[in-house]
Amino acid sequence: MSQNQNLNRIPWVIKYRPRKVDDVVNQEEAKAKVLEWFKKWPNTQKKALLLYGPPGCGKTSLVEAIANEFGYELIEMNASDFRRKEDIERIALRASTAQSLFSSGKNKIVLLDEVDGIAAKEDAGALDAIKHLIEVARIPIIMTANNPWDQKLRPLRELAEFVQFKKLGKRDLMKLLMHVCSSENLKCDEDALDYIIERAEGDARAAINDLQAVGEGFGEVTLERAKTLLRPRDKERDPFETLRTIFSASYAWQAKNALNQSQLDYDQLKLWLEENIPLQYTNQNDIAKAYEFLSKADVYLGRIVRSGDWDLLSYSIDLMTAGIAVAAKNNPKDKFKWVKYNFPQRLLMLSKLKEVRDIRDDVAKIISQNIHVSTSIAKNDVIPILRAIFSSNPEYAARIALALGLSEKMIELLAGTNKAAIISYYRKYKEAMEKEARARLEETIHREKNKKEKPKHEEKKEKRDLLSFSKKS
Ligand SMILES: Nc1ncnc2c1ncn2[C@@H]1O[C@H](COP(=O)(O)OP(=O)(O)OP(=O)(O)O)[C@@H](O)[C@H]1O
Repeated sequence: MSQNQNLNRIPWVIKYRPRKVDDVVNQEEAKAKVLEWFKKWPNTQKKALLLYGPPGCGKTSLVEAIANEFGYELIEMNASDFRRKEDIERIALRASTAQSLFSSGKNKIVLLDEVDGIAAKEDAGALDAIKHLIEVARIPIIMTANNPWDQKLRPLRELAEFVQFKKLGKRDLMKLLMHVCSSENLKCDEDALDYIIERAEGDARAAINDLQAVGEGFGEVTLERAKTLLRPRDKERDPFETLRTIFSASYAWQAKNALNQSQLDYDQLKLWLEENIPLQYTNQNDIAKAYEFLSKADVYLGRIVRSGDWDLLSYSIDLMTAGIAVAAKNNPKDKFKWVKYNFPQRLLMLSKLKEVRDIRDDVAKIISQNIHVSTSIAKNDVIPILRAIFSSNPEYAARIALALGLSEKMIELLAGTNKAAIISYYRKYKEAMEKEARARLEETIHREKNKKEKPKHEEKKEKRDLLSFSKKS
């Protein structure tokens, strides 16, 4: 498959998502509850539904299938879209005006995906707005979440019926994968599918994505290729994988998801992108566009710091993820190019600078104790003098270093280009000093030993003298 085709590919999780309720595999109990609730709506006990269960088990798929099969229009929003209270209020307003909602002639459903993705601090107000939306809406509101026990979701319990979705079993996943294999005309080894299913841990999205990664364009799925192409699945993606996912994303949500699943936070991601954009993209205009998005993202981050307005975070993240993914307009092939990413130089420099600062502070402390000045005088006045001495007279510098008890790292800080010469003197003198100290120690031990033995000696001599004296007398 050429890379251009690759760019236009449809993710199989979208291509094969259930169109009808029956296509949703093995969630019979949940399906029955949800359909029952729909039948009764608006005369249901609770006005909203919250579908919960592990990732990729069919929560969103079921709502989409219902909408598709029964002719509802779906107003779908993800946690990152309804972070802002105003977004929810906007829907609430529309939801409370029946006319505008039913004007298209189609009934509507509002689907708020991943409500547990609302962060308690950053998205304060969003949950109140959701509650308000449920209260005023004249259309079904359905939410999804992974963790129903999340404290944040507590207030929703009074308003929404909670419906459990089960983790999909191996047999369910096998059925789904076999269906994709036959629709794609893929020859699939069963042990390769077993391997993919094992890794997926009940997550159909993960399994289908892996199958696509291993099989698309190859015509077959073998265990060997699966093992080569699929890296062990970490709970969190490392920075390299995060970058790869963002650059190669064909959809905004894929790029945004990459940050949710990453070990990086948005500040670190900014530095990683800054370093690696010119490695991934080669076209000058694409690079310029990507940096433009990144600098706008940075402007928003700056505003958040100044104003404390966390609503801006979602804009910044969109620019850093989806923005970067769409920047490769002129040379879209670059998106899929394998690149060896660099660790951000700025991060390296910052950590080196911190190390240098720590060493300088230690030197200042030693000087201040030895010559009785404050550490700030040591830093600002004495260290520059030492630097001058160290750069002009290596031998003398080594003696000072030994007298002050500086370590080799401290010498490196003061030495400049004379580092090697000073350290060589330093080691030579240090060895001589240690030898001398050892000799002195041995001498002292010897002396002490003699001191202890002398009295016995003398005692015997005294005895002998006394005996000979008594004999004589
Ligand atoms: N029970 C299922 N039957 C058929 N396909 C499924 C099922 N569960 C998941 N899938 C497949 O996995 C993809 C992702 O599923 P879906 O979006 O419904 O997961 P989810 O439970 O809402 O997960 P999340 O909590 O991560 O949003 C779907 O597009 C579909 O292809």
